[in-house]
Amino acid sequence: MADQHAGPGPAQRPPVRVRLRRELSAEPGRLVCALLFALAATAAALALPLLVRQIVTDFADHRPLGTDVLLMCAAAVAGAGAQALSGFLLARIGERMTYRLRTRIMEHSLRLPLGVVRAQGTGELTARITSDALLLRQVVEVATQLPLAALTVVATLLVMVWIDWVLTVVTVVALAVLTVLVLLIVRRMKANVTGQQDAVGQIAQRFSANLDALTTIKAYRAEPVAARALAADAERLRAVSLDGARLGALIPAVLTLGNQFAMIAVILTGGARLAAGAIQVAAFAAFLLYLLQTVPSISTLATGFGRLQAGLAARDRCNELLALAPETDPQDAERPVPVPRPDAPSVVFRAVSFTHAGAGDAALREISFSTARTGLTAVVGPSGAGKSTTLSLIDRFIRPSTGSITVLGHDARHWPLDALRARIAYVDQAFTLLEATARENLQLGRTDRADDDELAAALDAVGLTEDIARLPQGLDTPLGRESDLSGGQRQRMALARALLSDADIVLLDEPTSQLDGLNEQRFRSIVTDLAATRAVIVVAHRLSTVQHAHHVIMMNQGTVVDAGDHPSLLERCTPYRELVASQAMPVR
Ligand SMILES: Nc1ncnc2c1ncn2[C@@H]1O[C@H](COP(=O)(O)OP(=O)(O)OP(=O)(O)O)[C@@H](O)[C@H]1O
Repeated sequence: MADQHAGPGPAQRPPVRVRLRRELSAEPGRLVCALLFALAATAAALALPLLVRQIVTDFADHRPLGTDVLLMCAAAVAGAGAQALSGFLLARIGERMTYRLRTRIMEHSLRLPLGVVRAQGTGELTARITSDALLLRQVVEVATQLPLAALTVVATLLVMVWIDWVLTVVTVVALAVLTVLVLLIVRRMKANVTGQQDAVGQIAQRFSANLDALTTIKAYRAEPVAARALAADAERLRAVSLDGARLGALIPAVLTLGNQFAMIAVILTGGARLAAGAIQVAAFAAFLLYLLQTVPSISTLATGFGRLQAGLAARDRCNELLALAPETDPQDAERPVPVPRPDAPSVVFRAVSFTHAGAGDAALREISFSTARTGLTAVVGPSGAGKSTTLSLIDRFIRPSTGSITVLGHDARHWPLDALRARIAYVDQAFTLLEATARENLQLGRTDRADDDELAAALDAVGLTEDIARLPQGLDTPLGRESDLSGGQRQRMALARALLSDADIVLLDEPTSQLDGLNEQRFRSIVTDLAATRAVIVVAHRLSTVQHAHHVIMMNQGTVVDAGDHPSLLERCTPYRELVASQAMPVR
């Protein structure tokens, strides 16, 4: 199972060259243009010292300077323009690449099985689309900078050899020492970047988990405890980032120092050669300008590989996430959508067992039951009996370890996931609302748009008409941030959503836990209406809400103890009788 979700290991990863080509192949036209502009900027930069040499020579020979100055200005302006255009195009390619990756990751994350998302953690997943996506953006920039920097260094050295080979040898020795030093620092920085990204993921994970649990944190005055744990994560991030910053700060210092040593060596050697008449002043000036120009390119070369590796490491983390198998089967697209069998039960469980990932004991052990095509089925039993797990299996949030489940006459595995869920409305214990308007929240289960009359009828049925009318923009009020609903109102919104859906089966997990007496009565009448034409399966702790159920499934410790209607279970099932008695309900 774990292997199925793992991304390719380092040994299986294609070489950097292949991976780069893959990253950069999306917009070849723009990339070539950006490279051509960058090439033009490099050519202009290479031409400038030669023009300087010409001007110095013309000064010495008292020749007019007009054309040279004009050429120099033109080269400077053209070089700057080409550099800007290249930068703009690269930024555009980088942003589009980041956009594509982000949207892929977000869509893929939404399609992962619930258990996998929980195991990954929301903060970790968020880090993929924030910090990792940003690191990846620099790949485009660096991947184009590197060949140009290499070209600049080689071309500059060739021109330097042409001007004076002795000075070039001195320069190469000085720059080689400088490059080795910078490479040593960059190697250590590579490991540091991975450490920083891990620390960012960890802090994002804990912070988002704490925000989700903010009510509990406040209620138990746990802010200091939570803040301490976050501060410890922040401290870990600070420490690892500081190491990186220290190493990073060394690079410009080493570069400056190396540059200065190279300069001193070249000036001393050049001075001696000037005195000996082996080189002209103009050529020496041009040589010094080339030397100054080489250092930034050497720096780009030395640091660029590290940045490239960091970007590709971020890409690896994103790839690992993208390699996690989505919950839909690959065959779903080819599978014909089954037509519900009219006379089949809505749901049949045959010897179904299930163990939650990481749990020692099975949550369900060989449970078998069936529910009628229409009517109300109540699933009852003590806490931890396996009721919610049973509902999750019907909607295929999880899959049975053994046994089979049939939905509307077809094996659940034969339903394409989308088609299966279109047949089922699910109201969970959290009565979750999306960050969207009240109208959008109500429409969630619909294949077509519900008109205002349908929405009004559903709101009226759950007693929410006035509550929604009171919202600042009525049905079009965005919910979830400033405007939110109470627990009971959310619960009723979730019921209205189920009412509006086209589903044949309605699963309700603890739908009355936050309803007052009046709304509980309303709930009963809604469920009666729903159950007239659909199968309604309700998990309920409060037996009063389900005692009119046509069918009751009594569960305990992962097994179905008994099933039947309320009176017959009262008659023959002691655990059910005890459950009823514990809720002070009449046993007859
Ligand atoms: N995500 C999970 N990971 C591990 N074990 C789980 C998970 N969810 C549930 N369980 C375990 O599976 C068993 C059945 O849980 P389930 O939530 O289905 O029971 P329930 O009857 O709905 O309980 P309750 O009435 O308290 O909601 C319990 O022992 C529970 O601890």
